[in-house]
Amino acid sequence: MQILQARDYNEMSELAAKRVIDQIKSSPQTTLGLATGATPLGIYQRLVEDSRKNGTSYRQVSTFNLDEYVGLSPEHPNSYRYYMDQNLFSGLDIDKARTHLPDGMAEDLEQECIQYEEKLKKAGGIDIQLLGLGRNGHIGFNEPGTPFSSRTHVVELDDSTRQANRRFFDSLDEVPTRAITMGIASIMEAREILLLVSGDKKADILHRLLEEEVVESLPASVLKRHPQVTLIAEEPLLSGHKRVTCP
Ligand SMILES: N[C@@H]1[C@@H](O)[C@H](O)[C@@H](COP(=O)(O)O)O[C@@H]1O
Repeated sequence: MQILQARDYNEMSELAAKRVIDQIKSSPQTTLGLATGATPLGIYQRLVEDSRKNGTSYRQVSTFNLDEYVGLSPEHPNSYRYYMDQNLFSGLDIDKARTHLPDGMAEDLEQECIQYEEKLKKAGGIDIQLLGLGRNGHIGFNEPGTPFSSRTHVVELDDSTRQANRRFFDSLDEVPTRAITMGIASIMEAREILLLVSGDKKADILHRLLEEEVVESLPASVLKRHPQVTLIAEEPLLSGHKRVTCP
């Protein structure tokens, strides 16, 4: 795991956005794996700005998001499809048909998971995957204890995750109890992964990630087994840690 220290949120966003933009310029047919939550907003803002200013084109880019809430329609302001449309896709020349999120409204959720994996495979896999870090160590919505062998599946969200995401909703009752998420094995197949960590609330979990063994009770720890992961974190969160280099 390569570790990049960023001075602050802006620099973290800048470094990650630059990596994505460089990739798209050198390979216009890139497939991106995308995340939601507060962390990647600065990156998306920069991608949109760069596209407007410098004309970077996303016409041939495909995207796959990590996850979606079960029961929220694309028009629901808290659905991840809505988030992606608002914060990224509407600002780019991307072909909407090439943007993929699991369908949380699907009648047959199990079938939806299988189809999502098939689409991912057909697209040739993910070139760069953006990842945030849940406060309990989840990646996507793979909660602690999720098998590392998991593929796209339906999850029951942990209470702590619902509490953490409550800030985006009017009340806790409105936070869905289930989601569809790409599995850990699906995420690990990405050719390159950028893990972004920002904010005081992530200090404890980042400390655990850097110090603990690779265990299923800490889903993000699996990333230490991936050959091409870059952790970009704000400097204060990294101070006092030995640099981690893992196979
Ligand atoms: N499913 C998402 C994750 O993909 C995200 O990484 C995490 C952290 O979110 P934030 O960036 O808001 O801290 O929250 C959600 O639970």
